[in-house]
Amino acid sequence: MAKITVNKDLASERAKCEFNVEELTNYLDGGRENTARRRRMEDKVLSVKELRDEIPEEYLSHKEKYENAIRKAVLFYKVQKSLDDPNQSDHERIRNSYRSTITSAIFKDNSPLTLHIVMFIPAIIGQGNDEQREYWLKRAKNMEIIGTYAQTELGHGTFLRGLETTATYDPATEEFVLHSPTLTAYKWWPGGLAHTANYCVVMAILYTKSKNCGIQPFIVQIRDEETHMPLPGIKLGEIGAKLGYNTVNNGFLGFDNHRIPRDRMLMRNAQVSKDGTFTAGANSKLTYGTMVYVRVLIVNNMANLLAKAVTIAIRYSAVRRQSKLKPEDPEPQILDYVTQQHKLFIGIATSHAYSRTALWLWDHYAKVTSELNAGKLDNLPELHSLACCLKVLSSVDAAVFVERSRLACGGHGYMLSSNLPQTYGLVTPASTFEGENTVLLLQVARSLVKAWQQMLNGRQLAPSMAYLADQKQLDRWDGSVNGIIRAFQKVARGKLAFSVANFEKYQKMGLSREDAWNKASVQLTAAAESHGRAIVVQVFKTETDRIASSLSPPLRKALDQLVELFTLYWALERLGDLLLYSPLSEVDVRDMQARYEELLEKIRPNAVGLVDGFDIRDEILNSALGAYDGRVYERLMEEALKSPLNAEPVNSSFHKYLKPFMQGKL
Ligand SMILES: CCCCCCCC/C=C\CCCCCCCCCCC/C=C/C(=O)SCCNC(=O)CCNC(=O)[C@H](O)C(C)(C)COP(=O)(O)OP(=O)(O)OC[C@H]1O[C@@H](n2cnc3c(N)ncnc32)[C@H](O)[C@@H]1OP(=O)(O)O
Ligand SMILES: Cc1cc2nc3c(=O)[nH]c(=O)nc-3n(C[C@H](O)[C@H](O)[C@H](O)COP(=O)(O)OP(=O)(O)OC[C@H]3O[C@@H](n4cnc5c(N)ncnc54)[C@H](O)[C@@H]3O)c2cc1C
Repeated sequence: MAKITVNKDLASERAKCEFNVEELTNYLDGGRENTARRRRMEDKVLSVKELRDEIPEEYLSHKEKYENAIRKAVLFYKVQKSLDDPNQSDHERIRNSYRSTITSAIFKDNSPLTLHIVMFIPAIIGQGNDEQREYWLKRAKNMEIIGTYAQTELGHGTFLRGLETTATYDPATEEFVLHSPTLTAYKWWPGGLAHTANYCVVMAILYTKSKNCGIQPFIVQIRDEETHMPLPGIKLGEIGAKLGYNTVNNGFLGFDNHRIPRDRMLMRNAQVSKDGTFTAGANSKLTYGTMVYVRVLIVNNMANLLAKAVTIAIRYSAVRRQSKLKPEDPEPQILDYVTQQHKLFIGIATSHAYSRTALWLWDHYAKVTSELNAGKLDNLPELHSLACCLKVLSSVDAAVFVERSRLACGGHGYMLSSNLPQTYGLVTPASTFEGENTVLLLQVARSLVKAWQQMLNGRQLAPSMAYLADQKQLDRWDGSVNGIIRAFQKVARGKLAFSVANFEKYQKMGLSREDAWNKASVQLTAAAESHGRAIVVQVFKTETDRIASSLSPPLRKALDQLVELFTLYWALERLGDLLLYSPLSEVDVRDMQARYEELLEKIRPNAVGLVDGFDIRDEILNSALGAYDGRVYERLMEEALKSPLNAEPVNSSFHKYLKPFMQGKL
């Protein structure tokens, strides 16, 4: 194997690291065997030369990008399938792959098969009855059919009860008639819908016996299995170029009285019998289950994407030298600027916080799902609220800290060859998809207001909201991490109390419940956000304490520093709230600021070790700035030379336009 020459600054950073990087990687992977298994899988995928791009994706046309993505998606699927352990349950398979970022080595802008894996198959699992699962899952898992999840319409994404696509049952033929009555009823957005999928799960308003029976899922064939031509009565296309996700093939779909057999309604929850009788499910919101599942996955995805961005930015900051700290000294590494540490170390801590939270949430999701399967629905509302608030916080924080990582790389962060703009393109839509963030915070607020009323009635609250019933004053600020967590809970409680009081006040003033809710909604969403912050900080601390207790002292210390940094960062960001709702004094604030700066200093020697610990290979980072060897300038030049404009010394436009223009002939 060729010896790699590592940039000397990066090499000396690695020599400074106080803990064993491999131990950190094993900790993140959940054990040495998991690290080994992940690496074996990466080795195998990366050994397939055809999965690599010869021409950087960014220089392809829109159409070429899609065709290239499909070529790689098919090959990637086959390689992954060959590595699959058939003895793993779906739950284990997902849990064991939570650290897998290998998809990024193949697609800078995501795969056109994403929705098949992430939503189509889960929708069949969650919404199909046993017979339907038996038939459709086999076909979907073997990739005999490719599907997507078609819910959003041109006119409605958030408000599902406002969807316009209808599925009207015709008992004479035992068929549903799918129809898009208006332009705004067209399905719009589903990934893979344009040219990839031949089936999809369509969410439509069911009408039977002339009654609206709410939104129900239908499995609908949209293209011929042989020719791939759209079926009669189906209008399909692609929605066009976007900020990111350009290889995901998002599409539109319209129905012109398209008929499907009765057994294509996914009938795990609600059913329509042959004569058109509708039987409702135990809870109509079980139909929204696929979204809850993906919201849970998104938390983990955000942690992984942020780990990528901050790895790039930290390594670059160790290599990059700029300006002067002291006139007599050489230019320092930009990582020595405390402002740079402030921009980036929080990204490392945040990735850890959400990967811990994601695992905790996934286990909670699995527990509640098995209860739901046994007909016990009690914990569904709390799961919905948790999935909403953690999806919101993880997507907002990831977008902010990925963008901050990009800005921290100066001009070079703007280059596509840094892979930071594309990473931002992958995180920012998560604030919109699977439930627009404000809307989801309002769902959380709704559950909090309900909990508040339950508390006033002396009823027990769901565990994640139990702190609301803690009436004790926080009479002393002790500044410890646990003390700050309690203060965050007090903030959430105080903001909720304030928004409930306003909501009630507006109603007493004569506003309808809905108008009062709308008027109080800025405060309500703020309370929901604070509730989420309290949960993340607490889960990060307790899960780290629980899992890291067996680690070596130096690594344990480094992880504790991340937990403390995360806690202090948010305490300082939310000073106004803490001053309002906790006994924080000016002296305490100054103390926290000083501790925060000390922490930056303590983390500084470990910064490169911490991102090396994420163990994200160069092929996955796909970045001229973030590669392990730190050959930043050489790689930037190598990538620049791949620009098609550099293939010839004079471009033909010179002769055609510039020269005649400059000579006054045009
Ligand atoms: C660590 C482990 C993880 C491992 C992961 C590794 C695995 C590797 C595998 C794969 C890689 C993973 C990659 C991750 C993902 C990245 C790619 C993602 C691609 C995503 C593409 C995007 C797809 C989409 O966007 S699909 C469309 C999504 N659309 C939405 O989300 C619409 C949002 N709107 C709504 O949900 C609803 O309209 C609403 C909730 C806002 C309002 O609904 P409505 O009916 O009006 O209800 P409302 O009156 O407000 O409330 C009534 C009561 O119902 C309760 N409720 C609402 N929703 C739910 C629910 N879902 N569940 C339970 N209960 C619900 C609500 O609280 C009310 O209750 P109350 O008691 O009456 O107050
Ligand atoms: C990259 C990407 C991939 C996607 N993939 C899919 C897919 O595969 N399948 C699919 O079905 N969909 C998909 N979507 C669609 C996505 O789910 C919707 O965009 C999302 O649910 C938001 O709906 P909307 O676009 O209609 O926004 P809107 O609901 O119109 O939101 C616009 C604004 O109105 C505000 N607003 C709306 N309702 C309220 C309210 N009740 N209270 C306060 N404010 C409100 C919002 O906060 C926001 O500021 C995808 C979207 C993106 C960006």
